[in-house]
Amino acid sequence: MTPDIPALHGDGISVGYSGQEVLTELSVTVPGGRITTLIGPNGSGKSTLLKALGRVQPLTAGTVALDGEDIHRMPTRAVARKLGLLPQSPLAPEGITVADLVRRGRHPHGRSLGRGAAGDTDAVAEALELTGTAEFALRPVDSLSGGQRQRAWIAMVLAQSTPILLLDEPTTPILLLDEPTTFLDIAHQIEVLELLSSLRHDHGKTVLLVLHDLEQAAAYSDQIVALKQGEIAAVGNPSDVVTEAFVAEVFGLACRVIHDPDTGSPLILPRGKISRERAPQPQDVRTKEDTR
Ligand SMILES: Nc1ncnc2c1ncn2[C@@H]1O[C@H](COP(=O)(O)OP(=O)(O)OP(=O)(O)O)[C@@H](O)[C@H]1O
Repeated sequence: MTPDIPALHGDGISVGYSGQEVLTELSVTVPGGRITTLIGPNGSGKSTLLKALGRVQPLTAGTVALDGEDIHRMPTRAVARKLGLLPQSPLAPEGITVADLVRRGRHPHGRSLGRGAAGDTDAVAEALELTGTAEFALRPVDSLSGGQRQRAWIAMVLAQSTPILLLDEPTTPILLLDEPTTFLDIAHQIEVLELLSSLRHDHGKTVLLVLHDLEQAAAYSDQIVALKQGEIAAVGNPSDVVTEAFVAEVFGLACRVIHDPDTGSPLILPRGKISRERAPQPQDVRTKEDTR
């Protein structure tokens, strides 16, 4: 684990679709061995940034460095060995079992003629173990509940970014996850976030994810990167970023921010949408005295 070295660094990156720019000259650092979460309103460019950093979306300007190396100059398989990206709605081939799905994650490590690479069996077993999916290994992915399925997908990207220990590859495995808690109930959302937290704390993984829930983002992240209309609105540790003024400015929502008595993490009490025509007023945010 190399927490002081940026695992991923985007420098002056611009991205567009059909000539329409969505991200403009944006710079961002994802530190190694930490959890970084992208937040921001719908359409602010979170998925686009995640894909750009994962080399799935081409840049129109700028560079992305992976462990200091320009990602666009690296062979595709070398990138895939260090970095696993889970898109918003991944599709599994019909009938595929969890074990086979996870094994597919090892493709970038394979040798020629479809033969597996050294350490594949271990990497698959480890990914199943770490995600608690070993008990479903032989079941078809499409027979699992949403939470179980999400863990199976995380196992796949984990297996993908698990280095071949025999080759002693210097690597910081990075997981990029686009809204991994979508469609899950609250208990399964927390289960996925706890899993990511354990991968970071106990196994030194670097995680970059997109979340919509600001409280969960604050509770589980080391660093928050907030986007607004394709630009970075704020970067920093959760307590510094998630404030009443920030939520009003970036989401147009009046709120009170209090802090979890156990953890100190910010909790948001919404007070209503702020009309675009006017700036936030003091009466948008009611104090404790007002509500008595
Ligand atoms: N494939 C595409 N082709 C054209 N425009 C796109 C494409 N993907 C995204 N966009 C546009 O780029 C902008 C940013 O989209 P993006 O999906 O990155 O935002 P987001 O912050 O992840 O949104 P959400 O929270 O709704 O998932 C939006 O205006 C969107 O319409």
